[in-house]
Order: sequence, then structure tokens, then C-alpha cells
Amino acid sequence: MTQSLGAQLSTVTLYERLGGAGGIRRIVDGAIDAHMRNPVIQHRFLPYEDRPEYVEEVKQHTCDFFAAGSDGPDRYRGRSMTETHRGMDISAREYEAAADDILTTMAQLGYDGDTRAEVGEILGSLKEEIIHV
Ligand code: HEM
Repeated sequence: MTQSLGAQLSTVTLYERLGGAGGIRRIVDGAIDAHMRNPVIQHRFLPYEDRPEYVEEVKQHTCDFFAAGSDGPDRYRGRSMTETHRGMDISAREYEAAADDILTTMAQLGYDGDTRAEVGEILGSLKEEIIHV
């Protein structure tokens, strides 16, 4: 019997639909580039421009974080979301700008609406751990 689309989707992890480690890396690279150009949040990221090794480390942590959160391999060794963003006093507007950058990058890379919505939900679930902490 042919599987319904819903049943097929439930057997393919989000990690696989994101294109695994390579796909996630393209999303993270594109999103960080977008953050650097986004007037709402660029001031948070531009100071790191002259620390390429550190940016690479944070990008690697972010890739591992996305992998772990999408049913891929769990190698995340970075800090918790609250610990990472504590003291930055990130506003809801800044949070939305960062989430928009990620979802817009995904649209530009050709990810379908369902996959983008799923990532959007995961991002939404992290909001309270990131803003005003
Ligand atoms: C949308 C949801 C967000 C997620 C999933 C997220 C995730 C992460 C992760 C995984 C790291 C690396 C942690 C580590 O290396 O230990 C990180 C670092 C960072 N994030 Fe976020 N973040 C989000 C939103 C934001 C927002 C809205 C801002 C500011 C407007 C922000 C600013 C930063 C900065 C500046 C760093 C580098 C911190 C440092 O090491 O000094 N993030 N984030």
C-alpha cells in the first residue's frame, strides 16, 4: 500500500529535510550574513567581524544546536540559550528580526513552507529563553 504524505513525512526527520549537516551549514552561513546586514540587530554581530575564528566556533555551535534540535546527531557543546544570551537584554523586536533572517534565508535556499513552519515553531519555543534574560 502507498503511504500517505503525512506518514512519509513522519518517517523523515526534520534534520534530513534540512539537508543534514551541509544544509544546516548553508542556513547558518546565510542567516549570519543576513544578521550582519539587518539594521535591527547588526550592531550585535558586527563587533565579531574581526574575530573570524570565534565566529567560526559560534557558527559550529549553532549548526550543532540545529542538528540536535531537528532529530539529527546530538553533538551540541555550546552554552544553553539562557546562558548564551544572558545580559544582552534582547528585545522581542530583535528576536523577531533574527528569526525572520533565518526563515527568509531558508526560503531563498528553496526550503518548502512546511519545513520553514516547523523551524519557525522551534524558534518560537526558544523565545522565552532568549529575550530579556
Ligand atoms: C532566534 C533564535 C536564536 C537562536 C536559536 C540562537 C542561538 C544561538 C547559539 C546556538 C549561539 C552559540 C552559543 C555558543 O557558542 O555557546 C548563539 C550565540 C549568539 N547569539 Fe543567538 N540565538 C538566537 C537569537 C539571537 C538574537 C535575537 C540575538 C541578538 C539580537 C542573538 C545574539 C547572539 C550573539 C551576539 C551570540 C554570540 C555570543 C557570544 O559568544 O559572545 N541571538 N545564539
